Amino acid sequence: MDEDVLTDGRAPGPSAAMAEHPARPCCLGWDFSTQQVKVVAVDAELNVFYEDSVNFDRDLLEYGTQGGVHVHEDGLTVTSPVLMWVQVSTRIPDPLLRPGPHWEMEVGLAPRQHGSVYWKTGASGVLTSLSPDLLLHKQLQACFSIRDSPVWMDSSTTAQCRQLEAAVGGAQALSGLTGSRAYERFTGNQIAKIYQQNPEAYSHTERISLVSSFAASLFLGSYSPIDYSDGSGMNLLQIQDKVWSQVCLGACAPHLEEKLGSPVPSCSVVGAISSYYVQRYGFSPGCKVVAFTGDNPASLAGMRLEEGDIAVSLGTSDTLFLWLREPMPALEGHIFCNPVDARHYMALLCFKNGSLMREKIRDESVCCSWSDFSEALQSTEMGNGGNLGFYFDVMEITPEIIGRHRFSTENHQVSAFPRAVEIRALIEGQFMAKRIHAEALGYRVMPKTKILATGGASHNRDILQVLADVFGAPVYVTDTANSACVGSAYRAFHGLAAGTDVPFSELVKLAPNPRLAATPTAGASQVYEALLPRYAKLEQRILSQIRGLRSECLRPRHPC
Ligand SMILES: Nc1ncnc2c1ncn2[C@@H]1O[C@H](COP(=O)(O)OP(=O)(O)O)[C@@H](O)[C@H]1O
Ligand SMILES: O=C(CO)[C@@H](O)[C@H](O)COP(=O)(O)O
Repeated sequence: MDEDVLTDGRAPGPSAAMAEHPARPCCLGWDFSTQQVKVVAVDAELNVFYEDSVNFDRDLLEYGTQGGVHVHEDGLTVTSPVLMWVQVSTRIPDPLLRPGPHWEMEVGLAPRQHGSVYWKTGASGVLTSLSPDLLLHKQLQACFSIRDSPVWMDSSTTAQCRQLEAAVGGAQALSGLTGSRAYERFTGNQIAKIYQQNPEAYSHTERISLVSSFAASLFLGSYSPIDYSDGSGMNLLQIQDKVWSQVCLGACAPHLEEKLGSPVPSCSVVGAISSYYVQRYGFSPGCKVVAFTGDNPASLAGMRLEEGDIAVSLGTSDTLFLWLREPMPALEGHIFCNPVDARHYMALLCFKNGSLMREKIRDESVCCSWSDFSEALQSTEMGNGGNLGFYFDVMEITPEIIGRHRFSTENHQVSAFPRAVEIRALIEGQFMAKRIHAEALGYRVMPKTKILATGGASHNRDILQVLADVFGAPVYVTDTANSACVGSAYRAFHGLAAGTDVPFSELVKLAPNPRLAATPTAGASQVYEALLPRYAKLEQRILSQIRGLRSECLRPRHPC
């Protein structure tokens, strides 16, 4: 993107462009993901005619992030500067700003989930009276009571999780109510920590947004409500009734309901674009903003997931999600309200050690080259000669394991593997874990199963081949790996059609079909049917070792 135009320059006002060209409808989809912001523009025929991205570490050096975040000294607290997100929200694709066809735009956006933003008392007044002559992040710099927003990678709220579960009658009871047992990154627990550790900042907070509703608020020029789907990642929303749970709110912090506002259906139009974007960047005043949601719900929309399919997103985190009719909340995984059909749900599993772990093993084994990484996968056999590995440099979410654990064919723990074996052990292990944990949620691979892959690593055909082999099912990709972005644009079209009863699937039926990227290799099912139970047993072995160590540490006179 052209920085001058995007950050400081002025776009032509709407009137000049409108006079010369008839309006052409389009939807902008954004993804504020962990490491970058991506944007796509989609026309009425659902063609993506513009795609771009800004990388936080590389393009916004002044914030000093690594992988888009700051990891604090305790190794558990992980935040991102809120002003970095404000700054990036004014990076509008420049073809849309230059004189030419006048785009009648709607906006949809999908950020990483669970992050929260704390608006200081009085911020609402600033937001509603922004001057188009000044930069947005300069005008909003005093508007946040917490400047470093906790993000999904944070795992510092274990104490608050236990308190919340105790308040509602246990982990299963909380899961039945909100779709998930208490998870450290879920927003209710993050809010509870802020209230407990920084009560003054909490009391000076007039509104708490998710990153999705925060970004929507920037485009609206007023506070946007939280949508049901992203709201399901907070441990606060009753996913069946779609209202805040009073017992959960009460267990987290006082006056929380008024700070959160009421949640809304994901396809709601939340208002018209703010005059700031109209006057400064030339958006049409008729441009509407559809409720923003999280990146995973948006990916479900972008991939046009159907019942029976399984989606695997290989981004910073690896996630796996399914369309569900009946929610069956359990002690592992999450149930969210479905972003495109209010009667249904989606199940999600999140694996924290995704792309960053693959990058580490790549850098250690093959000097930073994805093509050498691929060559290692090609040069090794399915099943890796019986060698299995677990690679969790940061505390994993599914399951809660940390460390690297390698096993020989005889299940003996070994300290290292040859380079190519290491790479295959990592990728096979990551996909075996996904299959095992999806099956624990009740998912079964059927003859008609399609795997839809997205995210940065879905560019790598050799990684997708291992995915197809481990699951014994074909893998499909879309032309853009940015399914969250495209999904937010599709959702914007859906939001506009809401009220007309057009189902989402009907609305996106013209979108390009996913392409077949890998089919299972002959003999794969025999290999992995033998390996999967071994992997599951070794996972249990590591978990009990870790639990044993933890209880040792808790015993008096045994400091660890
Ligand atoms: N050819 C490739 N093979 C494997 N991984 C890749 C390849 N290209 C990019 N990636 C991975 O994609 C990741 C970014 O994925 P992306 O979905 O854009 O992330 P996010 O949306 O979470 O910011 C990078 O961290 C990188 O490791
Ligand atoms: O925590 C979760 C889902 O529960 C993560 O999937 C985040 O939403 C991060 O997204 P990416 O930046 O990895 O796309």
